Amino acid sequence: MIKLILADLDGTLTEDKGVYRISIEALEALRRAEDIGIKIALVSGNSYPVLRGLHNYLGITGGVVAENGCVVYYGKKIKLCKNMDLNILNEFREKFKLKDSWQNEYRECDFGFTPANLTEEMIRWAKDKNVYINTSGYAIHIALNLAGKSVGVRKLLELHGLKKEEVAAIGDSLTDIDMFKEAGLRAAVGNADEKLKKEADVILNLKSGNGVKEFINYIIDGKIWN
Ligand SMILES: O=C(O)COP(=O)(O)O
Ligand SMILES: [Mg+2]
Repeated sequence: MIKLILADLDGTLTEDKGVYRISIEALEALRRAEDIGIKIALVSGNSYPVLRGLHNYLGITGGVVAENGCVVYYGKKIKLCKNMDLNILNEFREKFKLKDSWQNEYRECDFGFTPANLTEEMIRWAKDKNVYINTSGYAIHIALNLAGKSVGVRKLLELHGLKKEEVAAIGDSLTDIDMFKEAGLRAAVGNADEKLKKEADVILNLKSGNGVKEFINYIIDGKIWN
């Protein structure tokens, strides 16, 4: 039985990929799950203050995995990665002529940059420096290894005392492949990256927030209806 749903934020709980408006349909579905005792956790590349605020205001109770796995909150806040090295950060920004995410001011370990297109040269640079690098489709993220959504999710499940089989996950992008490793039931929204769809147990018919509603209905009712 599913007791916890791990939900990505950008491109998943939003109305579409590339937008920031939270989907009303997704919000209603999150409430439906919470009302019958299935907890929702936010698992995202966004910063801790943004996710912690949303967690409270959305009315969900499963906790938060922020900064692509580096920061976890469930009753208490735990930092799991090393603090970012400023030299690495400056080198990356300048070498690839990138713009800081407005949330970098509030980040400790994982930092975001735009534009969000990851290049082969960036991947080589990161490998050379043992740096985690990935793209959410909204931003490129770097952190000092070991990072990635699975790092934070493992800690969150430990805090909940839950087994993988009791956990479902839903996402839209490459950063969610790592989250999928820790969940028993994995769903990709209809407009997810093809590489994520390949790792999913369920590929939803609907995009982003509507796909979240479709998945939660599937978990609760055991069938797909839109
Ligand atoms: O912070 C971002 O770039 C987006 O992150 P998310 O898709 O993991 O929510
Ligand atoms: Mg996303």
